[in-house]
Amino acid sequence: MYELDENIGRSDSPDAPPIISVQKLGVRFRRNKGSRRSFKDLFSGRSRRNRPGEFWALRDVSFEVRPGEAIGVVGRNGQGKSTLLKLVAGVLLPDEGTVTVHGGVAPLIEITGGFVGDLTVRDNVNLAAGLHGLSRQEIAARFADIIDFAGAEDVIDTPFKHLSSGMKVRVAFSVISQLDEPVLLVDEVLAVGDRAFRAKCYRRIEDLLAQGKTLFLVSHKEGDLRRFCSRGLYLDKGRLALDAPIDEVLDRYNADHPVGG
Ligand SMILES: Nc1ncnc2c1ncn2[C@@H]1O[C@H](COP(=O)(O)OP(=O)(O)OP(=O)(O)O)[C@@H](O)[C@H]1O
Repeated sequence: MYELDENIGRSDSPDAPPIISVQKLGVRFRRNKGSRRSFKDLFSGRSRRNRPGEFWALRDVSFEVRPGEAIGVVGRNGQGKSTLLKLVAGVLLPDEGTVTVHGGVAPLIEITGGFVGDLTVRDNVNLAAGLHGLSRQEIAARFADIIDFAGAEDVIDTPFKHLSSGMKVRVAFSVISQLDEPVLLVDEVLAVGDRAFRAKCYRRIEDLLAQGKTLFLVSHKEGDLRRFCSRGLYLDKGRLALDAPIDEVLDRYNADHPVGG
């Protein structure tokens, strides 16, 4: 179950109610999309639990996040980090458990997520900002800043699908970071940007954290995780192996998976 409650106000106090609450979360995928259930399976009375080729990408994951926390999600490739962000964003629904988010979420999780390839940059900016609750006037007031931050002046009327992958991320980050949503989700997509743009994004993220926004950051870069995050969630085989201060989480992760080990 996914629940979005926009009515709860923001508070930065440690006793504030959680802005995100995840309880016994589980999601499963089919390993091989081609392996359909056979006709016989349908009538064999086998429960959904036993579907062939299915696996739990996340299971029994529970945690709460206070407003203003910055959380780093770590784990090897394929351990469920992006899946967790998609569940918090509400673009994927859980098979088990609940995700409750008190306030809107600004997700920078899949470059194309929310952006329409055939529409121009201008239309996509208007659409994405509108979908996240900004009025026409608010969008108009922020439009120039969004384009300027992305350095997208020359491609305003270009279809989004014709942008370079770096420019897609620039536009997406620029819009997402100008929304008023209290929760910001960022996964590895930023790695596509060039160094100067990444540095700009990092300064913007710092500003947003200073404003009291809540951040989820998925990264394989230890420096970034230590720079922005105070708390870490370590996912291993779809389970929450450790929920602790970021330094402790990274120490454990490094001990479990030494470089070259
Ligand atoms: N839509 C899907 N259908 C089937 N399997 C999926 C789907 N999405 C993700 N998976 C699988 O679920 C597991 C978790 O994937 P996820 O992308 O969350 O991992 P990750 O920890 O973010 O990995 P990485 O560090 O490589 O980005 C992987 O085995 C992946 O192949």
